[in-house]
Amino acid sequence: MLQAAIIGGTGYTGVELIRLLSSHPKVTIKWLTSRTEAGKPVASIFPSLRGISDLTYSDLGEGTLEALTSCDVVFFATPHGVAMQQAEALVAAGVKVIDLAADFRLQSLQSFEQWYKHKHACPELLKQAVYGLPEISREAIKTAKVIGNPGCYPTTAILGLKPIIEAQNDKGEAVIEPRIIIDAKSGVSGAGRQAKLNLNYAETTDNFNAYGVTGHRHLPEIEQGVHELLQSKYTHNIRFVPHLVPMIRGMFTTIHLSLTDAGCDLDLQQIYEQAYQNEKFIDILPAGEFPDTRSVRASNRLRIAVHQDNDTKSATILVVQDNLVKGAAGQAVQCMNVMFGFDESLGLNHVPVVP
Ligand SMILES: NC(=O)C1=CN([C@@H]2O[C@H](COP(=O)(O)OP(=O)(O)OC[C@H]3O[C@@H](n4cnc5c(N)ncnc54)[C@H](OP(=O)(O)O)[C@@H]3O)[C@@H](O)[C@H]2O)C=CC1
Ligand SMILES: CC(=O)N[C@@H](CCC(=O)OP(=O)(O)O)C(=O)O
Repeated sequence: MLQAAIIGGTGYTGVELIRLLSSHPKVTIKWLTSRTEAGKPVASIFPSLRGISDLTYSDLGEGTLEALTSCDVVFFATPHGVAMQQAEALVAAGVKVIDLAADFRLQSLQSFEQWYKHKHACPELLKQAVYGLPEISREAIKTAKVIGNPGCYPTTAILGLKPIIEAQNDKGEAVIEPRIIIDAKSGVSGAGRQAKLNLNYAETTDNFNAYGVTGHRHLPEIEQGVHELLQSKYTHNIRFVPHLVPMIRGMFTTIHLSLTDAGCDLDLQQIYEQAYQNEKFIDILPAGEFPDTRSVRASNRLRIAVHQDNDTKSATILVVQDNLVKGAAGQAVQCMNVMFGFDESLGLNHVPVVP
């Protein structure tokens, strides 16, 4: 059995990792950390895990490195800036690191430091890190030592754009106009479990707001993903506006594209179906259908609908995911499966919850 550690086991993505790994046949959680709940059984904080997990939280303190180097893989479900403090020593000890935060997502050190206002603790390791989106970089993930698990919004945006951008590369001419508009909505769990005034019940319920309009830190991550797909052939101007919606889990991302004449010649429905035909976690809905967030709730699935309108020379790509699963913990487990040569869906076969 693979020995895993979860750093930050009291947060929403940490507890989601416990839920997913509890049904993984090849992994045991050896260490589960919390600074605030150390010594308490996980089931006393999360009763949903009674009878499922008998783990107790530890604050490893001074013994952190020694404890973690006895594991095969360490998940950091912590705020930005935590994983990079320990990653180098773990990698040197042969331990694989999967960071759910942003320490290893942006390849550009300058961009990381500009957006996250942190000095990077291990710029050399950042160069070796792999962006953990298996549908894009599966081969690199297989041999990666450090994974920068994608942000939730970028997962929907990059996977929603991949087929049309690759079609453009294949056609050798632009099929979309340079401006890409990404209009995304997230459930409140996307902001984590810690108390904040703007996240309390009275502020979020029966309310709906945009934020980060002039610049959200996921914009450079989306740009990085799109530019990699484009193989630097075209320049695109990306507008990204996130919103907070009054639901707990779930993300709905609408991507607006203007098609060129060459783009109108394409059958986008067929292109998307072909592009993802071998991907277990991506479902392209039949033409004319609309996805909803409930259809992916608590599952690692991402559902996409493609609406092409040649009269207005436009395409609208609708993408839904559970922000805590495909948008975070599920994706991390999927990456772990790829890294250790397991079937990619181990521990990830949950059926979406309805209602
Ligand atoms: N929520 C989401 O939908 C998504 C989140 N992410 C990213 O995943 C990471 C975790 O997110 P989420 O679970 O929502 O966050 P939470 O705020 O819910 O949880 C954070 C966890 O980190 C622990 N922690 C905080 N500071 C430290 C520290 N300095 N050292 C060690 N542990 C610490 C906390 O535990 P304690 O205080 O008990 O030690 C807690 O368990 C974040 O970087 C987030 O940006 C990525 C994609 C989606
Ligand atoms: C609703 C909400 O607040 N969402 C978070 C993004 C969650 C996520 O993916 O975050 P990281 O890049 O921080 O890992 C936000 O916009 O800050």
